[in-house]
Amino acid sequence: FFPNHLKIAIKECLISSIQQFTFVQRLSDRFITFFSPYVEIKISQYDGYQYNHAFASIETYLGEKATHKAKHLRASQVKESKDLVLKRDDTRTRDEYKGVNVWWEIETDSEGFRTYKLTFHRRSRDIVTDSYMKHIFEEGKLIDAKNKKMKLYTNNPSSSWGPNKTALWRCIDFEHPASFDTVAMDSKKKEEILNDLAAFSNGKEYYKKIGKAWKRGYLLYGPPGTGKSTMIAAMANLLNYSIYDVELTAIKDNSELRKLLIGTASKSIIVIEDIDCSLDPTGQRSFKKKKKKKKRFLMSWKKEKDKDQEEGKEENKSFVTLSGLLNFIDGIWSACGQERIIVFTTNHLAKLDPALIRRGRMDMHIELSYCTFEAFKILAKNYLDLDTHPLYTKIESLLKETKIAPADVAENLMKKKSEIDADGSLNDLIDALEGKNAQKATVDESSEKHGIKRFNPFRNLF
Ligand SMILES: Nc1ncnc2c1ncn2[C@@H]1O[C@H](COP(=O)(O)OP(=O)(O)OP(=O)(O)O)[C@@H](O)[C@H]1O
Ligand SMILES: [Mg+2]
Repeated sequence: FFPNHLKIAIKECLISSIQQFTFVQRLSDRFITFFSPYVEIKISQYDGYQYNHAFASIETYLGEKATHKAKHLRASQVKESKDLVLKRDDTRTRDEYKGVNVWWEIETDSEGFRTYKLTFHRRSRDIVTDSYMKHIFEEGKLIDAKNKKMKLYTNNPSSSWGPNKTALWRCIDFEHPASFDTVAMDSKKKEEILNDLAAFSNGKEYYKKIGKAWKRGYLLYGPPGTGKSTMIAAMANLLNYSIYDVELTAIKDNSELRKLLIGTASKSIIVIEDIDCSLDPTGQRSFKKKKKKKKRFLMSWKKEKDKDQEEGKEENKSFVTLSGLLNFIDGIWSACGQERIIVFTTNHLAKLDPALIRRGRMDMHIELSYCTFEAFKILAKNYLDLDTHPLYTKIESLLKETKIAPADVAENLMKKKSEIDADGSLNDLIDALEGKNAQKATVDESSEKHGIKRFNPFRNLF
């Protein structure tokens, strides 16, 4: 209907008016901002992959503030034994600090990222940026420490991380009853560990002074059922730290491992269980030095890996290598955040690459071993509330001759009826030690030989 040149002219005219409009709008925005007496600061939930701890402190602080005035509240119970915690649930909050008014607003973008926007008058810029922000972070931390819910995290497979990387970890509340009082082990060793943990958790200034990252590594080793996982739970309860249980088989490569570990919060214990079974053996540094037999094993492992890749099954295997892990421990680990503990566990210390266990990498090596008489007495106190018993002498001499894991002792001491029957339980234990309960002993021996894992208290919670 219109001639072509007219159509083009109309189109150009439209484009130029849109451009002019946007230009005018931009100009007017700048104009308003320039003359507006208000200043805005934005604090996002994530800074790249890393969680922004400032965001968490603000959220806690605002959540807790002036709940008696708020119209929208959220209630939660931090621990069963504690009272309900009420939090504000408004998207806009006004706050007052040393006579200065500020306004907080929460925004959520299309990807689900949240950002806090703080608005205040520019004449209060100094007081807000210097002391108000500091006040919020400190208050937030204090409230967090008071109400802290311990969490147990486990990593999601990278296929379900999502575009905004907020789903690296999934978590549940951590409520494990283990404590150092109930861990059965040599009392001297226990005290040494307790002192080490106390020195670590109170060591902020000390670590700063000596120029070392505020981190500590523990290697727990020993046969199945000797209390390695229980000790990790006891450590978490003692320090009020959350646990990140790293499932290496769900991690495809070293770079995924890095992203995951950088995404952990401070005041946490990062756990890698059964480190000897979890690493990609083709990436071990000492590969060249290994004997023929080991080479043959690696070749078959490689073949299997290639086959899995062809069949699209590679997501079931982890290609995290020892060097990847070492790089992390030595490098990024020191640079990312503070106040973290890393724990490796293994049933076979001898199978570990010396590079992994050399001093300086894992700060403390803790052996958890078969049940001694001293450990038995702790278990008997826990399970039967006994301090002594005529059968103790017999049990003491039997324990010297027999290797039995504390888990098996504990199982024999568990009450089997509604009432505790100390005599019955101790006799059951004596039977087990004398080999009358032979079936149990063989099951455990074979599970150790074939690397069969017993109940994992962390993973079984999911
Ligand atoms: N030293 C111990 N003190 C107290 N309880 C223990 C101890 N060792 C084992 N137990 C009991 O046995 C159960 C299994 O122990 P745990 O899972 O901690 O063993 P583990 O060393 O982690 O074994 P694995 O090598 O198979 O992972 C625990 O639930 C706990 O009740
Ligand atoms: Mg374990």
